[in-house]
Amino acid sequence: MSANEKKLAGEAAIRYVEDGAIVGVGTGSTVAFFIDALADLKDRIQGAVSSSEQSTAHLKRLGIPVLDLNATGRLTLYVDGADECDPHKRLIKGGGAALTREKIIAEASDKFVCIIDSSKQVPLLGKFPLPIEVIPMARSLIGREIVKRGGNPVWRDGVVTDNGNWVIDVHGWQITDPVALENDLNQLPGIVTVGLFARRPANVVLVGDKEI
Ligand SMILES: O=C(CO)[C@H](O)[C@H](O)COP(=O)(O)O
Repeated sequence: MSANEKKLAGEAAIRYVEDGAIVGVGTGSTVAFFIDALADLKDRIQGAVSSSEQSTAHLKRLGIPVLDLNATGRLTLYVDGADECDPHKRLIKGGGAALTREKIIAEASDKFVCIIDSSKQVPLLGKFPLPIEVIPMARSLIGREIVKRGGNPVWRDGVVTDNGNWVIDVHGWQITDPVALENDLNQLPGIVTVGLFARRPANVVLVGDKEI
């Protein structure tokens, strides 16, 4: 992991921000560099839609208006980090437990610019444990479904998401068909969000300041 590459990536994403835009903003240490850089443009944008209480606090602290996605309609740009990224720009996200709002904003955006350091690039997704946000009463049910599928579910004990839910991290999956796994898990009652971004991958990936 390289903090310098994260900073370069966060700052490089600024070139995708157009005058007058409402910018979708993800969560995490890489995005924090993007928010810092976005503050310099705050008089040229309408504001941001935030994916977490953490990013909302950061945006507001720097004087960037935080807008409600219900009022903005579709966004032209979403900028967020990732925990893993494969060669098809499919991602694992949710290390910061913000996956649900992140996935909503990604879906509502025309362009998803993903900002990472080179340690996040992998040939196959799954070395990073796959985060799944679950309704608390379904934790054991979902755990058993994961075991049936060959995964090792670990409850992220003590973590409550911004939506009041819990997170299970799935270890031991080598994800050869991310779209199929995402679709399969999306069918299970009690799962709120799977941290696989395969149906809706990133459009652009910046590794440091280099677009791949
Ligand atoms: O998905 C996320 C939060 O839910 C983050 O984008 C992901 O965890 C990467 O974080 P960082 O930029 O701190 O490495």
